[in-house]
Amino acid sequence: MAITITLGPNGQYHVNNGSGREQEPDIHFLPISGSTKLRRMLNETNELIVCPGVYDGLSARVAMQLDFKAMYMTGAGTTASRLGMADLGLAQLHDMKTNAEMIANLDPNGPPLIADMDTGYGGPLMVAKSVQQYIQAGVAGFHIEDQVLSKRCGHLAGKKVVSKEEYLMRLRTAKLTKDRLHSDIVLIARTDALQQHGYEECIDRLKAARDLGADVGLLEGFTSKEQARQAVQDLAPWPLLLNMVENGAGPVITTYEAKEMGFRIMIFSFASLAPAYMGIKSALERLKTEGVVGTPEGLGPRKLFEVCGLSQSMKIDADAGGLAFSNGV
Ligand SMILES: C[C@](O)(C(=O)O)[C@H](CC(=O)O)C(=O)O
Repeated sequence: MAITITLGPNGQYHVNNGSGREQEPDIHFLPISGSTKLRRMLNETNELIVCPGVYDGLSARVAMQLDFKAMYMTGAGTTASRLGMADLGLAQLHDMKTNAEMIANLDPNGPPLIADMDTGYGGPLMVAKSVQQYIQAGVAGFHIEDQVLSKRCGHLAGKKVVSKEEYLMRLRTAKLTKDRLHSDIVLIARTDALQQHGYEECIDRLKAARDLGADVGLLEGFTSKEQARQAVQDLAPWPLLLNMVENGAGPVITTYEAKEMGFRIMIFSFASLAPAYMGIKSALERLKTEGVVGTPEGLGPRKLFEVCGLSQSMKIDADAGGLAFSNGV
């Protein structure tokens, strides 16, 4: 007799034992962790995993509403939204971990979250602490880089990187920490050495990172499509992540081109931040000049709260016998 188990909306399983009647399963499934989901996507498919950059709860909710299969928490966006500052190494572990934890746990059955870990925020003890906190926060994967601690956005000039030995120490610490904690969090090794030392040094650093046990490589700031394609070939079959920053250091590469080049993960750091800036600015300009924001009809509080789980929250209350929303909202 064939038993079919299907995963329904809201993460509930339905069991059909062949009789045509659906039963409540007496086996209980735990939600699969984000790291396991991400790892399976990497190892069991050859898809390009497209991750829109998100930087707060609302941008993450929009990515989830549109059913993206994974998301990326941008450090630049986190720094801009939580600190109101530029991406110059000002966000610390607490800022990054708190933001990542909130986003990664919005929906336990939601898409896995890759989060920026910058330099790891210090020496081996800080890197170990950062990795442990990201694991506990439910982050699925993170990238750690070789810029000096007082780092800057990878698409600005004047970057400086630490020695290869120091970089490998960061990665070794990350790998040992995740192994010690029996975590399958995806470790992404990023190098920013292109500006200062050139392409060959990047490949050398990434090969060493791969040999240390990093799961994925990230060469930051490609200057041409040819270079991006070459890196995939030089490191194959090791999976590479492409960071697409439009109007950044390199050419615009679409998801279609990246897939054809052989990249496995693609993040769009500014996918939410840049449109948010444009949208907020034009609305506030209108307020200033016309005395009204001009929000399109239909976009009232209820609609916006719905994006943020209004119905699920009301259901939790009703399921518990609460009457707080029995007359609607
Ligand atoms: C990927 C990145 O680390 C980020 O924070 O999103 C940034 C993006 C940016 O500031 O352009 C980076 O590329 O350094």
